[in-house]
Amino acid sequence: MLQRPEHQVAGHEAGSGTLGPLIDGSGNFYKPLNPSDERGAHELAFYTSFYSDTQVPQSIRSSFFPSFGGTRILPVPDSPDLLLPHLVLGDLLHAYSYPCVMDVKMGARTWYPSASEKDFAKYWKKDLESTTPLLGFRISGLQVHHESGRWKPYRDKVRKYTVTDVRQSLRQFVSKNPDKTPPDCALASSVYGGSNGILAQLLQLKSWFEDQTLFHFYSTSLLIAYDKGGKAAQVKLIDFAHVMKGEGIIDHNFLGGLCSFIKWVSEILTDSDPEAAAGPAEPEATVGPTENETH
Ligand SMILES: Nc1ncnc2c1ncn2[C@@H]1O[C@H](COP(=O)(O)OP(=O)(O)OP(=O)(O)O)[C@@H](O)[C@H]1O
Ligand SMILES: O=P(O)(O)O[C@@H]1[C@H](O)[C@H](O)[C@@H](OP(=O)(O)O)[C@H](OP(=O)(O)O)[C@H]1O
Repeated sequence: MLQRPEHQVAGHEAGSGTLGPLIDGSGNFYKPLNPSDERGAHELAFYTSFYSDTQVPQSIRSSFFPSFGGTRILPVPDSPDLLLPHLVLGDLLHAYSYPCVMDVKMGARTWYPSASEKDFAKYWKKDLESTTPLLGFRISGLQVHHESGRWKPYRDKVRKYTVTDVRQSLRQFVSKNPDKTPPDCALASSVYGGSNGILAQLLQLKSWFEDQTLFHFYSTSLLIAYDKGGKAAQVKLIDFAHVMKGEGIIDHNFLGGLCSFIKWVSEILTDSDPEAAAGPAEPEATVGPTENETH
C-alpha cells in the first residue's frame, strides 16, 4: 500500500494540497513529477542520462545513487482522482528498522547558472540564511532513533542552524543521547569510522568528484543513514532537480563542500577517540594538564 515516508527528514511532503513522495513498503520510493513545474522533468532527464552514460562507473552508480526504475502513474494522496507520473527510485531506508537519517545540502551555493532572477533571489536568500556559503554545506534535516525514542528537530529550527549548531548536530547524529548536552558521540567510531563507515564512503565519493566533469550537482543532498545502534551506514546522493552538464569542468562547488564536510566528520572522529585526540605519544614530562582537567 502506498504511504507517506515516515522517515523523510527534508523536502516537500505529501499532504493536503501539496505534492510529495510516497513509498510502497516493498523498496520503492516514488517522487512526484509536478506537470506545472520544470524541476520534476529536469530530475527525470538527469536520471535517464545518468543511468545510460557509459562514462559513469557502475560502482559509483550502485554505491552512491538510488536505483532508478523509470516512471509510474500513481494517484495523489487526498486527491485520488488526480493521477500523476512519479519517478520510481530505490527506497534508501527500506532495509532499516529504525533509520537515523541526515540530509546535507551540498555546495557553497545552491543557485545554478541558468536560474531566473526570481529563482536566483530565492536560493541566494536561503543560502545566506544558512551555513551554505560559510561551510559549503548545510543540514536540511535529521532524525536519530535512540534508546528512548526518536529525536527529530523541527524544520524551522534546522533552517536556522549556525556553524555551532552544525558542529553539535553532527555529534548528536552519532549519539545515543542526542537530546542531552553534551551528546555522547557513542556511535561515532562505528558510524563515521571504520572501513565501511561514512568517512570511508565520503572519501571514495570525493575521488570520483576529483575526476568527473560530466555533471554539476547544484542543490543536491547527501542522504546519510544508519540503523539504530550504528549498523549499515550509507552515503547516497539525492535530489537532482538542478543538475547541469559539467562541460568538461570539475564540479568545484560540490567538491569544495564535500571536502569541508569530510573535514567536519573527521574532526568528530578524532575528538571522540581519546588516543587520536591526544595526538602522537609524547614523553610524559612534556604533557601538562589542560585548563579543563580536574583532579
Ligand atoms: N530514494 C530515497 N529513499 C528514501 N528517502 C528518500 C529518498 N529520496 C529522498 N528521500 C527523503 O525525502 C527527502 C526529500 O527528498 P528530495 O530532496 O529528493 O525532495 P525535494 O522535495 O526535491 O527536496 P527539496 O525541497 O530540498 O528540493 C529527503 O530528505 C529524504 O528524507
Ligand atoms: O530548504 P528549505 O528551506 O525547505 O527550502 C527549499 C529548498 O531550497 C529546496 O531546495 C527548494 O526546492 P528545489 O531545490 O526543488 O528547487 C524549495 O523550493 P520551493 O519552495 O520553491 O519548492 C525550497 O523551499
